[in-house]
Amino acid sequence: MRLNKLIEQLEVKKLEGNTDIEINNLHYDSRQIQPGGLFVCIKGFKTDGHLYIQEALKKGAVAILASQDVNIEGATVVQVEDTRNAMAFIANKFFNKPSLYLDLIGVTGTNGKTSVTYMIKKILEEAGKKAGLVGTIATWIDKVKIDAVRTTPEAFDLQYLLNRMVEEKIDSCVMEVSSHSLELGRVEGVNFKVGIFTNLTPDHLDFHDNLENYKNAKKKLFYKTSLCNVINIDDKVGKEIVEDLKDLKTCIFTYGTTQKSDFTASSIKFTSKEVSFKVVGPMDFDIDIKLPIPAMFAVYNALAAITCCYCLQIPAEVIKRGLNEFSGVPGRFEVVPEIQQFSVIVDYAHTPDALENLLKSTREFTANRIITVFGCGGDRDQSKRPIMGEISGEYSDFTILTSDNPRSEDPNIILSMIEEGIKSTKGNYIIIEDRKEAIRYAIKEANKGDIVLIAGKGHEITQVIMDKVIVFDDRLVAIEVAREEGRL
Ligand SMILES: CC(=O)N[C@H]1[C@@H](OP(=O)(O)OP(=O)(O)OC[C@H]2O[C@@H](n3ccc(=O)[nH]c3=O)[C@H](O)[C@@H]2O)O[C@H](CO)[C@@H](O)[C@@H]1O[C@H](C)C(=O)N[C@@H](C)C(=O)N[C@H](CCC(=O)O)C(=O)O
Ligand SMILES: Nc1ncnc2c1ncn2[C@@H]1O[C@H](COP(=O)(O)OP(=O)(O)OP(=O)(O)O)[C@@H](O)[C@H]1O
Ligand SMILES: N[C@H](CCC[C@H](N)C(=O)O)C(=O)O
Ligand SMILES: [Mg+2]
Repeated sequence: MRLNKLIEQLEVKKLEGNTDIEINNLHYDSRQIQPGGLFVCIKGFKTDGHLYIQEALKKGAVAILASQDVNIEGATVVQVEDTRNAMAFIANKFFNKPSLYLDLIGVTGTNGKTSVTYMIKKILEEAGKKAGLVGTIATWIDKVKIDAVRTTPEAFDLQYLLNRMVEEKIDSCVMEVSSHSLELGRVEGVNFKVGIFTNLTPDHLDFHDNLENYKNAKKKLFYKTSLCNVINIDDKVGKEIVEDLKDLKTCIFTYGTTQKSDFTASSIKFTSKEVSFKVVGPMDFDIDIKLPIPAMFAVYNALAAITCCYCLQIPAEVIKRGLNEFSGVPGRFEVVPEIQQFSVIVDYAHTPDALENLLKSTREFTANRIITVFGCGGDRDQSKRPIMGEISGEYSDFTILTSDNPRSEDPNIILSMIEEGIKSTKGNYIIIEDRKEAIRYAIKEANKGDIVLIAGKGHEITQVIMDKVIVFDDRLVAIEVAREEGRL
């Protein structure tokens, strides 16, 4: 597409050079430049894209999008106020606004986004639709899996994926919309049909500073929807959001476990293998659901999926069939079936709220002890560390504190911050920094009737330690050490 076409209607501060040129790609990273591309300079948290302009030009970039006055002889430069937003605008145009050709559902909230997207995709497929999914574990274009780098991709990568979906004749797509993406303009210009709010509890306060900013970032999604917003009103912040959105024309459907909500779950029953419940809603909507995830959060996630699919006019019996055949999400309450002498569950709980819910739900069907293995990621919100320590001390019978993804931080410092919290409880614990050895300790310790909960990394198959990325899968490590210890 021609550059002058791409920047039409974009608020431009200054233009230099010839803009009647062909742009064959967009790049926000100079290391990825291909000849003929437009290089977008982003002022980041670590470095500044403006520093790489010469490198970009050398590699064949034909134009620069910048937020600073850059004076380069002969180069085509488009100067704007905010390059992230401008990139989103241009990317949307470059790919011919793909979100307009999809029934796009956005899911936001602290916990449950991945789980809800997988449930919705299953129901959409049951309804005979060709569905796409964008999220933490992967992007799916129908049955084709593309590895994910981030939960919500950068604007250019996102528009590229949505466009591929349109080309592949996908009719509906469900995507996770992280608070980072809303704050950093990754979904600017994207048209969502339905927006879903799961819940909001403390996380990412390193990035958002406080809960109010975090909430306001999430709320941006609900102004980008054209059909309806689906909100959990058992959640305190969900209730506030419903109030805040009252003046909006888009309709709101609420869900929860009290009769105040449009879709309500009741008769909730747990066994050690599943949860069953009834969901009633408008127009005599009434279905019975059974899910192989015996946790209260699975009920909430199903409610979100059901309410959304109702808005998309999927018949109740199709929703019911889709969910009743749902087999779970990788790394979310995933039982390791190879280990039979006791139970091992791998779960992605990496926030205080998720860990507390996980432990409380597990307690409901634990005959004997809960032995929890967990840690906290490095280069992420530090304030959650002592809180998670306290929660594990309170609700587990024994905790093994270990490393998650320490990234650039010293694992022992992260561990001592978690220990601060657990020390304030009566909970028994031990610190074993090496995650494999921590899992081994738990497996050696467990007896019949015990549950070993390995939390924090879920589906992840690597561990990031400094600049090394090592292969590490909690599920496979559990099987490996159980075999070595004769506990299979
Ligand atoms: C906090 C955050 O979101 N940071 C994102 C941000 O990084 P940054 O601002 O620090 O970028 P930077 O490293 O300073 O670089 C600035 C610019 O210079 C460019 N550059 C840099 C070096 C070079 O040689 N050449 C070059 O052009 C970079 O590509 C970038 O465009 O912009 C980068 C490029 O666009 C992103 O890769 C990066 O995501 C990092 C990897 C990240 O970890 N993000 C996480 C926190 C995140 O987004 N998480 C949410 C999910 C959270 C959840 O699910 O709960 C997500 O949606 O994944
Ligand atoms: N509705 C929910 N409420 C509270 N906790 C939940 C809920 N759903 C899932 N969880 C817990 O949170 C963990 C992460 O779930 P999931 O991956 O679905 O969330 P997410 O919002 O996609 O997370 P991320 O922000 O990392 O992408 C689960 O393993 C479970 O322990
Ligand atoms: N989306 C979350 C995932 C955290 C997973 C946990 N294993 C960690 O590494 O902290 C984040 O990037 O903060
Ligand atoms: Mg996710």
